[in-house]
Amino acid sequence: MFSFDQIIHFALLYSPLSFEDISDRLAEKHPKVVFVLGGPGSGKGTQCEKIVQHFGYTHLSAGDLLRAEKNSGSENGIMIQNMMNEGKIVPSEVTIKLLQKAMLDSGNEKFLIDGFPRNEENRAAFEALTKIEPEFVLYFNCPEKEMERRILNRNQGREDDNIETIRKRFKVFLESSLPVIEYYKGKGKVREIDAAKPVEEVFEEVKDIFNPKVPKDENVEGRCMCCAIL
Ligand SMILES: Nc1ncnc2c1ncn2[C@@H]1O[C@H](COP(=O)(O)OP(=O)(O)O)[C@@H](O)[C@H]1O
Ligand SMILES: Nc1ccn([C@@H]2O[C@H](COP(=O)(O)OP(=O)(O)O)[C@@H](O)[C@H]2O)c(=O)n1
Ligand SMILES: [Mg+2]
Repeated sequence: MFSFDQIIHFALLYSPLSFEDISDRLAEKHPKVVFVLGGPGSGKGTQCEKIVQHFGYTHLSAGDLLRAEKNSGSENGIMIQNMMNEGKIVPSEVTIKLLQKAMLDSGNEKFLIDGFPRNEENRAAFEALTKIEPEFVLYFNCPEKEMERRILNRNQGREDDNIETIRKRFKVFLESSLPVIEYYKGKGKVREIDAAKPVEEVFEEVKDIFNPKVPKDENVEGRCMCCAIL
């Protein structure tokens, strides 16, 4: 029949559950969250796909969830489309509800949340509503010229991948998203990566973050028994 997660999904879709109800159900899963941040075109989605394959996370792209919501003909569809075409940030409660539903739906408890939080409102609202604190924040740092080049070659048919909207998105990233990264830097949570390198080289750095190497002198193997015991 239906799994527990499917039942929760139907309940969320067809009954007006409050944020508190959804948050309580989510809290029971004790989710482990990594925020994946970086400018538009820095390679967040590309690297998330690889992390999913290697480390068993579920990838939730805030942008993809908003695009799906827009295409579903929801009452928020026109508003989302207008905001995206202007490179503006959609009100937090819309995005957070989509993220929470997707988390409950997934059957997993390890999540890469890509492209969120993108401003201070996103960050504070997520913290207040879900009480979830990220394990760490992966920050893909990439020069603007390279991000622009990548987006103009992306070919995913996205309406916002045009030069006028790209410039607006860069401005929003500098003014609204970078302060969020600074906030998490202050908490010692940011793992910054040079994202200008080729995909595989970037992923080598990413792997070391998810799978830290044991430093040689802490590796007991290879030492004589008396040193190992000491
Ligand atoms: N390290 C890289 N070097 C060159 N091109 C890349 C790299 N990472 C991603 N790309 C390409 O750049 C474009 C944007 O990548 P994407 O993962 O969609 O970025 P984001 O999600 O941060 O906007 C895609 O066409 C992707 O194939
Ligand atoms: N937290 C978020 C994430 C995306 N968005 C909207 O979705 C658009 C595309 O986001 P995206 O993450 O798919 O874009 P990329 O950084 O992947 O190019 C943004 O420019 C915003 O308009 C939002 O409003 N709030
Ligand atoms: Mg993306």
